[in-house]
Amino acid sequence: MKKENNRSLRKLLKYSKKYLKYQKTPLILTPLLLLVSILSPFLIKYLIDDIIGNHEFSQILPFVILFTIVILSERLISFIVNYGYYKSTNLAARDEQIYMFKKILTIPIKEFSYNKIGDFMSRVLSDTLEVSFFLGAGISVITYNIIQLIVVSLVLLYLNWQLAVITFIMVPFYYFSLRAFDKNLQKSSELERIAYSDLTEELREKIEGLMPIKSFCKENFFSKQFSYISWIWVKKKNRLNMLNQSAEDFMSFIYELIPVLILGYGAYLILKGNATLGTLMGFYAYLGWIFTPIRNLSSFYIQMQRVRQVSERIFEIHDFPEENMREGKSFPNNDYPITYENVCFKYKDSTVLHDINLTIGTKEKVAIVGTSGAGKSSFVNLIPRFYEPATGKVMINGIDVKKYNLKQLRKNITIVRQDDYLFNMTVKENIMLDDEFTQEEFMKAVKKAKVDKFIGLLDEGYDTVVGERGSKLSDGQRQRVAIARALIREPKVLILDEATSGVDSQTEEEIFDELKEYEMTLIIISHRLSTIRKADKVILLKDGEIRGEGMHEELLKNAPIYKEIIESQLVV
Ligand SMILES: Nc1ncnc2c1ncn2[C@@H]1O[C@H](COP(=O)(O)OP(=O)(O)OP(=O)(O)O)[C@@H](O)[C@H]1O
Repeated sequence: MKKENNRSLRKLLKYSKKYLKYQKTPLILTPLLLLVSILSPFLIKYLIDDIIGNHEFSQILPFVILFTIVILSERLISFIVNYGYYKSTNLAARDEQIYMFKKILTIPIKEFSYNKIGDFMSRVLSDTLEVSFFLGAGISVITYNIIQLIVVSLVLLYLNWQLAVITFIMVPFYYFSLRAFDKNLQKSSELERIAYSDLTEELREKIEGLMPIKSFCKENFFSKQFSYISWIWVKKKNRLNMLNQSAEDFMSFIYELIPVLILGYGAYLILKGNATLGTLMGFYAYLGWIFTPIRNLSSFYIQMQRVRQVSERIFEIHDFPEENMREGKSFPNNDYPITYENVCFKYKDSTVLHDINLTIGTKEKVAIVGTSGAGKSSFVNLIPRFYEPATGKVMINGIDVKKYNLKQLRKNITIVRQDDYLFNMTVKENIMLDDEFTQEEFMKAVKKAKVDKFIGLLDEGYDTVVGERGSKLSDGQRQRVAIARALIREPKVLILDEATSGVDSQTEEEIFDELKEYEMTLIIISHRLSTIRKADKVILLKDGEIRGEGMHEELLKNAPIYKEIIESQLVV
């Protein structure tokens, strides 16, 4: 366990080097700060032993001016140094958040089935903040404090070695007390993190599920759930704070005890004639300086346990597998038949698709029909590699889809889903998604997707902001915008996964008539007979197996299950 802890701290330390670039100013100024801070005990000693001791009235004013300049310089440099560290901490947090966001965009979709989205959010937003000080200032602050500790120890030894020895004897108490708190702090910190991430996930899920909560008047039920999970977090957080505070107060006790011992022993030395009052006062004034780095280092040490755990959570995101978008074959220009060869697929343990063998020809119009949960969406998700088959291959033009450049594959194969996501931007921005299209291309896409049929109803037409997830549009309107977004890019293969379920039958028919004009392979998952009838081929899926393939009429005649599904499920 200890070895593992050290390993993750070393990893974090190594990683934090990347943020040294933000710490240049404080790094340059800290030696100066150290130098200025050393002057004060000598000035006090000089005041008591030389000015007061020798009745040098004329030296009092220069002394006051000099001391003021020293203190002022110290504060000024300290301000620049500390602000520099805050700045580098914030910049490190920002960089880390951007890095993690970009990383999340490269993680394969399947990973999101096994991990909670709220947990991702809490890692990006709060965990980065917790480690940001360590990343943005950690190495420099630790180094500075260690150097300060050494310098101050030398000065104390120089002032009076006996008093210095008493001070040094107390230092191990600090260390061992910290060790005593360490184990509990680690455990408590881990439990608090888990509880907080559960709370974030709970909040995200319930806000997203606001509609069913309101429709079934379940506000109280879900508020109770939220308050229960929030209560669990508060309990963990209270315990963590209690341990943190006990650690801090115990340290403070030792911190406050030492000056008492020093004053007592110092008085003894003066009375014995082994020290001057100036030395004792200088020593006393400077004593705080040895505890500043010790306190800093010890509170850093306590924080490090937290930082270590949080950084592990951050590194877990860093270490997630990435989709390789750069390498691979170009997508074929003319022939791109899709072939499934002995394809089996499972999400985790349960197999969803069994031994699928099938070819969809270039520019063929295919309808996929099946009962709910038959595996239709899973089937099409394999083509642009949102998921990978457990066994067998999905091929395009005889080449495994894994061999194609993923970016090209996804640009050429587009899936539009029933609940495709619209961003909180205008209708036009949702369609363009920052790509360059001419006004004609834009108008063609919105016309073919029948967005033009309803756009006049919106206050600002194509410049209407659609709200979060497109909440200001109806289901059918949202779906048509999503179809336009796909059509404008003219993919070679267009997959509509119940993408027109919210559109009325007549508009749906019109959309499909328009789609026929495009030179593309069309795969449609639909429950509408009017659509299915128009397909060149119908594929019947049941319980993850292909139970029939052919023209609608053929299947009606030859496949009794097909007839059953058509009669029981389909909308005419
Ligand atoms: N992300 C997932 N993780 C685990 N299991 C999943 C996931 N998505 C779907 N499944 C399971 O896989 C099976 C097939 O689901 P799929 O969505 O492919 O069916 P479908 O035919 O498209 O259904 P529907 O017509 O209801 O949309 C279902 O039993 C479902 O529970």
